[in-house]
Amino acid sequence: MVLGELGKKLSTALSKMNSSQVLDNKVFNEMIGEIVTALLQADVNVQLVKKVRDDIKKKVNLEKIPSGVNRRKLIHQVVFDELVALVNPRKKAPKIPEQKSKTGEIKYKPYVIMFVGLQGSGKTTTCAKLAHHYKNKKKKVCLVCADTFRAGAYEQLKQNALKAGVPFYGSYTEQNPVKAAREGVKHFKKQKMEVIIVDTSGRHKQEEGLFEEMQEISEAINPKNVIFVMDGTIGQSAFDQAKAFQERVTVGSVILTKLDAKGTKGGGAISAVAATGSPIIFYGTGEHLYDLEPFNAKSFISRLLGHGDFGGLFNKIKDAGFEDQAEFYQKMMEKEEVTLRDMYEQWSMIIKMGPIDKVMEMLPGFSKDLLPTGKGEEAQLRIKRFMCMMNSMTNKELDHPRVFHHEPSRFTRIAKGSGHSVKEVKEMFEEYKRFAKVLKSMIKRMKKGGGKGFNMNQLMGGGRRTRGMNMGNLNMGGLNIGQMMKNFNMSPDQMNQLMGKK
Ligand SMILES: Nc1nc2c(ncn2[C@@H]2O[C@H](COP(=O)(O)OP(=O)(O)OP(=O)(O)O)[C@@H](O)[C@H]2O)c(=O)[nH]1
Repeated sequence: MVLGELGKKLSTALSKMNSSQVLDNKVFNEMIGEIVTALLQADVNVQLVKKVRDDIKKKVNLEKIPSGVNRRKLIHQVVFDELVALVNPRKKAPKIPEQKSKTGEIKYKPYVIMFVGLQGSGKTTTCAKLAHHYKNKKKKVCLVCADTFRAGAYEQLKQNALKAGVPFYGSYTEQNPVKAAREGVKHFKKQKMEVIIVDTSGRHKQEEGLFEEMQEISEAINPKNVIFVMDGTIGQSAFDQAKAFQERVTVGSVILTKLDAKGTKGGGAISAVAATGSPIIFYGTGEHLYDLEPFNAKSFISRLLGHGDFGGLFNKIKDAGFEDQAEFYQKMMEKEEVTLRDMYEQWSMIIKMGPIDKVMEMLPGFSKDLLPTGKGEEAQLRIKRFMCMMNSMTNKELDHPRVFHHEPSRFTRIAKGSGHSVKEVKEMFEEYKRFAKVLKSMIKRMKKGGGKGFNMNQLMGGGRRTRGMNMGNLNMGGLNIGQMMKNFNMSPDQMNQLMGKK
């Protein structure tokens, strides 16, 4: 779990407030105090933390909240919004243009990206991760090595390109980085490559020398986007580097690496970069090709607080080519009960989508204990073990889990049949109950509010429009659908597709 320590402290502060008998100023201020401490411990700049604290206090005056308003939910939403504002650079990153024009004709528009970063920031690794990301999005992407300084750079990038399965261009002999970059870009433009990623040398320890060299290469290849790779473990001192970068580069964005590192001060780095207004587009969460997550402030905070991230999950489902699985979610919304078979289906889809820990952080309600921190493989094994037990179940058990309450001897049969202990089978059943509880409450809210499968387009139509959304009668137990979409960072289209509505 990225920034797991910070996330745990923040969600604990909120759940303590939620479960307090009385919600008075004492409880409220205690909650704020815990949030302030957690942010400072994550190395968030003290001025930024003060602003979060003051903004929350400004927006929540317990005496003035009208009766009938759910005060806990209101406070939860205010804290969520302030944490999002803390990490949101409020500036859009450059987008890769579609190769097709509006009339549908193919117009070749090469998109050159130049990577810059101080020594050891993770630039070369991240170049390959980004190439892997765009390859999965069916883009024609390639890598150019313009790091003529470090001997091993050519070999390292070439190996990474092989792993990512993308074309590579570099030269063992060329000493001039500007020439190497220019040759590489020219070579791939001839091959009509859509995304050309150029890795430059990270020899500099200070950003001044780095930006000098960057200027020369930039004039030679005219990149559409200059990506500054920063090591997330440097915490709030990322502010100065990001500020210097922003002053030198007009069209730039940032990737923060190593947010998975133990004791990382990632919270400090993210908020520091956001404070400069430089758009963070991705963040690194490990050394593997797939350890790169698109950065979106709401999704990031939503996951940090354990709310899941349907928007990100939906994109993963789409990228993994599982659009038809959206029917799965449609079915879940319309069922009376969540069964073991539902959980089995969900798990088999997730396992196909890639490392468990990356995907399950996006699902609301999945317990973190199922995800031993940073041990995706272990969690993957654990889930496969649970699925193996379910393979020993009868249809009746899979579709009517209540049978286990009346006939507990079934646990023994399944244990024997699957080669596990009764204790392990019961542990799996406990996990199923947790999973069912969270999804059931969500399904209940959906049904109470919008009735059977409402159509998002209707929601967007007529009636009182607030921020382009009809917030009218779609109330699901105090959380209206527009708010839910906001929290899960889903677009109306995504919600529609998820609900199987055209
Ligand atoms: N845990 C973790 N390690 C990372 C991440 N990104 C990069 N690394 C590791 O950080 C180290 C440095 O990465 P490189 O890509 O070689 O860094 P660089 O900036 O290209 O280094 P130079 O080419 O010497 O400038 C390598 O061991 C990477 O595997 C990340 O997100 N998480």
